[in-house]
Amino acid sequence: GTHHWIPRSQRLFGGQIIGQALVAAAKSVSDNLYAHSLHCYFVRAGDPKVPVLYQVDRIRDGRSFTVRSVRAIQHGQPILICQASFQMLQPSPLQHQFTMPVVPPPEDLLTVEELIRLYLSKPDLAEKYKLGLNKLLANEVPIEIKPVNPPVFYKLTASEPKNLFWVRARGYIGEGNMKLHCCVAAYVSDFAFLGTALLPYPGYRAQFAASLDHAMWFHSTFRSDEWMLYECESPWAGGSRGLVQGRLWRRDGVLAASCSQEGVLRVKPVTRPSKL
Ligand SMILES: CCC(=O)SCCNC(=O)CCNC(=O)[C@H](O)C(C)(C)COP(=O)(O)OP(=O)(O)OC[C@H]1O[C@@H](n2cnc3c(N)ncnc32)[C@H](O)[C@@H]1OP(=O)(O)O
Repeated sequence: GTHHWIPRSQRLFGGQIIGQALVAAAKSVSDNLYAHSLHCYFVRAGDPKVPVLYQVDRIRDGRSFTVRSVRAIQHGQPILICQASFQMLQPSPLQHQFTMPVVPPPEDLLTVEELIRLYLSKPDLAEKYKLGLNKLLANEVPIEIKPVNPPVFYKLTASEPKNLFWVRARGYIGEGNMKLHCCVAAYVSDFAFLGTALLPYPGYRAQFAASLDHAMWFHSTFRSDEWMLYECESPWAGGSRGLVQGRLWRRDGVLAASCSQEGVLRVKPVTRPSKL
């Protein structure tokens, strides 16, 4: 696996490793099997300077379900362990799902880049903030995001640990390759996810934040290059860790996937300059 976007932390983006691990697992199963779940642990930081080797173990091939175990390896050591399970398409009379939250459509909202440019156009914006925002703009990620409640940059306001944003992969993937859409959704699902746990604490800055594990369940067909609503919430934080849960909705209201993640969050108080 080669690298796309490298976060400022200079460790590999977790979503990229999960997505590529799922590509590797999916290549080892027949075409009539579709990923329905994956469970991963990030055991070491990924090194952006070298590629990742994905080693797949064929754990079991059953009549309906097939399980693969993938180790992502760098410098001879695992950085991620991932179990992925695949299933043949099977109909069922049991069918229910939660209802998608009612939010404005993506066409009525601005992308993160548009919001930053709008902010940068404010004449009274301090130079240090301009620098930070320009760095964010230069750091182009392969996915587009439209927050439902745009963040007020540099304003310390606590909010409940819930976040909603429209998200899609940049570029065209096209219909038909459901395996690839699942791998791209795995990439997308780790983006801006753990940050949900920090929303109630604007007085603290994350000194070290990294995902420890990530689980995902795929429910229906979807296209990761079309807008999906990512509904994220954090039911718990404590012990220098935060738990986040998410639902990826197709824009027609069908629940496409569910995700869970725990991350390590080591924070320190934000220091504000004295007014004296
Ligand atoms: C968007 C989110 C993402 O994509 S994050 C990317 C995907 N996730 C990852 O890369 C995580 C990979 N896993 C890991 O790096 C390790 O398993 C982690 C989570 C760090 C495990 O932590 P730990 O067992 O503490 O590792 P370590 O001993 O190698 O230490 C790493 C750095 O953390 C520090 N640390 C450790 N304990 C404490 C502590 N109690 N208080 C403060 N700091 C602590 C260590 O000193 C070390 O720091 P440094 O790297 O030497 O600067």
